[in-house]
Amino acid sequence: MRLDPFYLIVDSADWIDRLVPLGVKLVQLRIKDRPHAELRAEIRRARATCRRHACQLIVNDYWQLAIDEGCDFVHLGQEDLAVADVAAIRTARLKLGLSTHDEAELATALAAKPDYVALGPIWPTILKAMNWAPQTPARLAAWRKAIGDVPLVAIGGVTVERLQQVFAKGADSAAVVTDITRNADPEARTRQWLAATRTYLGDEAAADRS
Ligand SMILES: Cc1ncc(COP(=O)(O)OP(=O)(O)O)c(N)n1
Ligand SMILES: Cc1nc(C(=O)O)sc1CCOP(=O)(O)O
Ligand SMILES: [Mg+2]
Repeated sequence: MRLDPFYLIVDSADWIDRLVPLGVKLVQLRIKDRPHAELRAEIRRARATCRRHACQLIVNDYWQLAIDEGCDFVHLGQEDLAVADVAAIRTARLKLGLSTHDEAELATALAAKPDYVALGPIWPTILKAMNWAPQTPARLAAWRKAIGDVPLVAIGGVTVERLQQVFAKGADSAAVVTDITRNADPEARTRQWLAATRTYLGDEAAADRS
């Protein structure tokens, strides 16, 4: 499986309605602390928009809702993974992305046979408090070596200006939140991301984006 090199992460279906039509092909819906019924409605709306625009939707944390709503990809952190029913996720034929922050977490993640591994935070992030110091891009090269051909996602403090550094170290995809959502012009910034990641598209993804 190949991931699009531009991996957008947003916290609402409104953001998905706003940015996915610009040409985004890989998006994560990462919602925290909302009632179950609202979460379900957001996932349903996000899925409909993503289907219309041939964009792959990844649901963060809420794997059961993702199964129930017929989504095809979930992202779990290590604490999520510890309490998730991975067999149920696989039986429902969902793909699975996993967070990692150190070697022990990487071993746990690889044992679950993920469809991608994310490493972060590569640089400091303003989105949330993290227990890990910035990994630096050099650590991506170590992950690349350790995980063979499992797709590698770089996350944490990634900006358009830093993209070259993460792809040079072996990342397949760069995940982003605040460089887009807290930009004064999120649509313009999304277009910059699309243009800057075009160089890193494989043939298949290039066809998907066109
Ligand atoms: C692509 C990607 N990488 C890492 C994370 C973080 O997941 P997690 O550690 O479970 O933290 P929360 O995002 O749930 O706060 C992610 N969501 N996406
Ligand atoms: C949600 C998340 N997880 C991380 C990890 O390292 O696991 S870093 C991160 C935040 C990414 O946001 P931004 O692009 O604004 O830095
Ligand atoms: Mg999580």
